[in-house]
Amino acid sequence: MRLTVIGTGYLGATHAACMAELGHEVLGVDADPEKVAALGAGRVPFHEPGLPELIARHTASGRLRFTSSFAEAGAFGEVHFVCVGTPQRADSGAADLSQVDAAFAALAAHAAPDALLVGKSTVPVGTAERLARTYDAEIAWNPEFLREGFAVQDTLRPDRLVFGVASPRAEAVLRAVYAPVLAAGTPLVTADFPTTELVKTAANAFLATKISFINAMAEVCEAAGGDVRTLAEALGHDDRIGPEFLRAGLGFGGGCLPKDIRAFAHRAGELGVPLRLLREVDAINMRRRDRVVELAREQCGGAVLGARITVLGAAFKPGLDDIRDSPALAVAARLRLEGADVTVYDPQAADNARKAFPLLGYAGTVEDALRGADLVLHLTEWPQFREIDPERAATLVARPRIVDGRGGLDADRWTAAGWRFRAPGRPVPAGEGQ
Ligand SMILES: NC(=O)C1=CN([C@@H]2O[C@H](COP(=O)(O)OP(=O)(O)OC[C@H]3O[C@@H](n4cnc5c(N)ncnc54)[C@H](O)[C@@H]3O)[C@@H](O)[C@H]2O)C=CC1
Ligand SMILES: O=C(O)[C@H]1O[C@H](OP(=O)(O)OP(=O)(O)OC[C@H]2O[C@@H](n3ccc(=O)[nH]c3=O)[C@H](O)[C@@H]2O)[C@H](O)[C@@H](O)[C@@H]1O
Repeated sequence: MRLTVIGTGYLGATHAACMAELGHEVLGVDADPEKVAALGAGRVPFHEPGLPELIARHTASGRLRFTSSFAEAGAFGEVHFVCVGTPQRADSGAADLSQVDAAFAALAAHAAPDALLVGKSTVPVGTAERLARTYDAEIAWNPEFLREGFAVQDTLRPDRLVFGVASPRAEAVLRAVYAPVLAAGTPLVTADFPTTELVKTAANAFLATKISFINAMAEVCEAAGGDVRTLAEALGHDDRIGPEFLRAGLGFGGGCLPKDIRAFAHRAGELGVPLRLLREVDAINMRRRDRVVELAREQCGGAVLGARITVLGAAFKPGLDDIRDSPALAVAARLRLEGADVTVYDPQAADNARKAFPLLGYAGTVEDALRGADLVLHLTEWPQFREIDPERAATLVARPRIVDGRGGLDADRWTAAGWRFRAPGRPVPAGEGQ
């Protein structure tokens, strides 16, 4: 089939490449000409495992092309997937739908009369019905559940597909697009527009709630002297709870969970449902950043003014160069504001971090970052940080003091090597004293 993908950011670039991999002819459309040029030359402007190979293969074969022209997209596509951004509005927690509205308006003006316009962006419930009322075109919604870092595999082998459709024809078209994925046994849920939009926002709200639940338990552990890591391990053995998304620490960031729970709470409020639960999920999450800043102050004897602090990690999670709403950088920037001399090391995200936070220092290697530090903060759990030898690291720093903001380090090893080790939600290691 001939598909277009409108908006070729993280979601759209992945979707376009994966649709080409499924055998479709794909035209990616983006308002940003630099992005169009880069992708057209087979270059992916962000780090995502497996994606550069797919883009290169399909741009080389001619099955995947990119353009800025909606006229070209309209003439080409039988099905148009809208993957533009839905960021948080500056004046409230609500989703900014201007990119979605602009994309649908442009498609309505250029698409063939029998083309199917499919929204993939995460939108507040009610958006699809509003667009369907506005335009004389058939609309469907097909939300996306991919995780950054696993985007290609999550698109080609998703846990489920959800089709929000208003006619048997729309469902048949989407079944044809995803035929190889469905043939592999992927569960399909077909629903009306409101349910479909809610599946997406509810999924992200549930994931955020699970993380904030375990972080709330971390707060109780801190007050009561318990260990949240052991607590999470024991909880996770219960099949009804499961071990995933129970990693306590610095909390969630990224381009989706924080903005999506705020947009959902805002939209629910408009519908007369307070959904205070999500406000609390957000508040618990933001308190985790405060807690790590507090632990940094404690480690420095009460204030960080003048302290040389090394921050390990800048990406919002390991495996990426994405720094959108990065908890690690939020903490680094706070400490810089409080007068610390902050040096960040991240294996992938340093360039993006440098552009967004030019006042922080950046090191090219872990060793350079550690050299002369008064305090080390572990804020994004890249696997290589677990490989750091605490004894060797102790010889590099000025003072062996560390805060494990992600709970991934072995407290006993670091303590045995002479480090003063602190972690949110965990007691002071035995044998260390204060
Ligand atoms: N990043 C992710 O892992 C996932 C994102 N989502 C949702 O997908 C949507 C897109 O997210 P991202 O890809 O992360 O955003 P992004 O900001 O990386 O990409 C959006 C792209 O759309 C382009 N664009 C904006 N307006 C346009 C227009 N009128 N015409 C053509 N192109 C236009 C921008 O230039 C940009 O390249 C959001 O609603 C997000 O919540 C859903 C699941 C996963
Ligand atoms: O709508 C979206 O865009 C996507 O948002 C999340 O995916 P993503 O933002 O890529 O990242 P996650 O793996 O969910 O991690 C989000 C944040 O939670 C944090 N996290 C995750 C798990 C955990 O146990 N504890 C924890 O603090 C991570 O460090 C990270 O900062 C969802 O997992 C995807 O299903 C969804 O499609």
